Amino acid sequence: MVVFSIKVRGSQSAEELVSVLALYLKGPSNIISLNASQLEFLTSPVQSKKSMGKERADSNSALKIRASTAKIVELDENGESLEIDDEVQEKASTQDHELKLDPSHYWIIAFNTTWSGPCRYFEAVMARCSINYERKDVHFAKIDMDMFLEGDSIAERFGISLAATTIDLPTLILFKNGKPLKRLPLKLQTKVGGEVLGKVGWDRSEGSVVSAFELAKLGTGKESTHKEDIMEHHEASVQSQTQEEEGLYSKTTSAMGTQSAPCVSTTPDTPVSTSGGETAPSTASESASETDDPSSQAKYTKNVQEEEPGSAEGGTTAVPPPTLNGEPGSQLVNMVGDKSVRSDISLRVLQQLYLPDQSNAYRKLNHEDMTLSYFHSPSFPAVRAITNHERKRILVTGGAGFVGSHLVDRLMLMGHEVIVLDNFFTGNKRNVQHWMGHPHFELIRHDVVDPFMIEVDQIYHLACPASPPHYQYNPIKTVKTSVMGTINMLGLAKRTKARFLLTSTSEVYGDPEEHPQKETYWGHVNPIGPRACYDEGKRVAETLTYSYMHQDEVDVRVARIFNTFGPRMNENDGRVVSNFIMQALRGDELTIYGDGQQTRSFQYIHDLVDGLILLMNKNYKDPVNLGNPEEYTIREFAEMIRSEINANVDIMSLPPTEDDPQRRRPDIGRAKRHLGWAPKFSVHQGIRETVQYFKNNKMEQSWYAT
Ligand SMILES: O=C(O)[C@H]1O[C@H](OP(=O)(O)OP(=O)(O)OC[C@H]2O[C@@H](n3ccc(=O)[nH]c3=O)[C@H](O)[C@@H]2O)[C@H](O)[C@@H](O)[C@@H]1O
Repeated sequence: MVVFSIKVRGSQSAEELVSVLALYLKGPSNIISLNASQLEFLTSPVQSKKSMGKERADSNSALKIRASTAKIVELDENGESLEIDDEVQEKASTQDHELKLDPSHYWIIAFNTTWSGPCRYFEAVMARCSINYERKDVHFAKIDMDMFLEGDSIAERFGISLAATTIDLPTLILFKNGKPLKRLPLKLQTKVGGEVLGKVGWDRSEGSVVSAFELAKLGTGKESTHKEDIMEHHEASVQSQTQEEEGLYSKTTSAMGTQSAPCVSTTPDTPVSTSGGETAPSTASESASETDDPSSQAKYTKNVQEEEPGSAEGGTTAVPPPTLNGEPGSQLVNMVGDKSVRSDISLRVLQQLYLPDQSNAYRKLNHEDMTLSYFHSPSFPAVRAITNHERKRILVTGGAGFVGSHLVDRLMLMGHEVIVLDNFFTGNKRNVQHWMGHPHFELIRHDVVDPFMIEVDQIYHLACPASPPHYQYNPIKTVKTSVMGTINMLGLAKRTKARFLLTSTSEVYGDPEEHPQKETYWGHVNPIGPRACYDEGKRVAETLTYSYMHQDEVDVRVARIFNTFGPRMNENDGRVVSNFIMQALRGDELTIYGDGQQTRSFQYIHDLVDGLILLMNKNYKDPVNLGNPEEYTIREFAEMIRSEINANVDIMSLPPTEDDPQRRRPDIGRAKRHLGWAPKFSVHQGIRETVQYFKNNKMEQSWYAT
């Protein structure tokens, strides 16, 4: 039996790939396409034989899948799909079910996900099954569309035969010791309704790569009848390497068994995306954050696109026109769609969506013709090269939000692998757009209220709306996010032995009677007021965190974050900094709630990120305040913003908000003592950068707000 676990993006490519593999295997196969969300539902008899008793042990060949959207495809000996009873398919997609791991079948499990968690989990399950039940006939093939590093596999740890392959459609990139060795064109060819529906091939000379063909042999001991195909393709791929150097390769894909017309296009080659890049100028630098390791205080160079990307027409000059049937000189198709339904659009514009161009990650709204253009860079900001041993796999919940995205930037630049979970309620993909596609980065839409499984070393748990209008918008959801989200993440930390950092808030002190606020202060919170969903939610989150520490020995950290501001705040966030800046930029009156005598202390985002990373990496477990003690009344703050922007606007008073804390200023003695941390940015410097950010984004953001 050969088990393929395939990690891909998009169910279509999963199905295409497994179909092609099935053809090679030329035997009865079962194909299951799973979505990432099904991870936690994927269970199997992983207990030891002893603990399970005979009855359960007999079910060793069953894989239980509670799959809400699992799709099952069965193929006959010729690789033709068998009709699956509607009822069975319906049942598979709506109910838990058990799949018999019939050893005479190949099992191809396609994980439709950008996240390696399900694959790893599945491999572990399978490995345990095969060890517990002495199933020597289980072999693993792992195909990871993003990146797969040799040896980085649970299956391998269990000593199971493993074929390590990395495929990055439409090219195959071979990795050795984490470094891309070379890229080869991967051809998927389809004949409509024909006998040979697919071809897949890759260079096997690297040793680490075992073809599906060889796997078929491993699984069945039989010679494949497709050796010639493979050899032929091998030669073809060597030939096309030369073409690749010239910057071209061709790709044809089609779903197996469907009568779809072949689609042929020519795309430019792109360099393997690793650190740095030849095309993007290196113009800015960012200093590393402090960690326990003084050597980490290096400077990172960040590639920033200087050139303003042009309009849709001007920004993609690197994209060559398509050729029909791959033959240069054929008539070019340059428009698609139909004017009558206004679906007509230039192919060139569409190509920007799926073909990488030469400009850096960037987005531009053209107000003249109201088009929105996204640009993508072939190069990423350079990240520090660290060893596999040093590199941590870090989960950041809420990583697409204001604070989260800055934390992600820093962790990425530090050279770590970062996985972002976000439900995008207040977070935004644009905040992390510049990392999308980077081999160290994964972005997953997931609500922490639902359980989530992954293997990580550290968890920064930020997910929760933080602005009062946002968290009061749906208070029940806010409480659920704080409570259930934190339970889920603590459960994950417990299982994986990851270190867990909770981002709590100064709001746990409520409307404080002690000033400035020390961590030892218990707070003054109205448990039934409009802010309670957030304040009490975070207080329970802290309680949970320390309960898991005491009861289950989870390694925890708690940061109590005071008012923070900076670029990537949403202009409609509702918090005072973004409100005042946007009001002043628009020439509107600044709105003060109440008499403006209430105080706040504002810290700049980079200081907070420094503090969070320090806290995570130091050995201090009690709550720590992170904030800038520079305290302003809200009226003083309004005046400061007005003069920074040089805006000739009035300040107006609005009714006070209920339970608004009257004084807030952190005592940061603990952070100084235990983390060696103190804010470095003056509020003025931070405000200047933030104003610049809002100015740059003003036109576009205002349009979005409508
Ligand atoms: O900025 C933050 O990081 C914090 O923001 C909020 O706490 P809050 O201090 O109420 O934040 P704002 O909504 O920015 O309000 C600050 C003060 O400005 C006042 N304000 C706000 C907005 C406005 O337009 N005018 C105005 O006078 C508020 O009434 C309040 O007194 C969140 O509750 C915290 O979790 C979060 O850490």
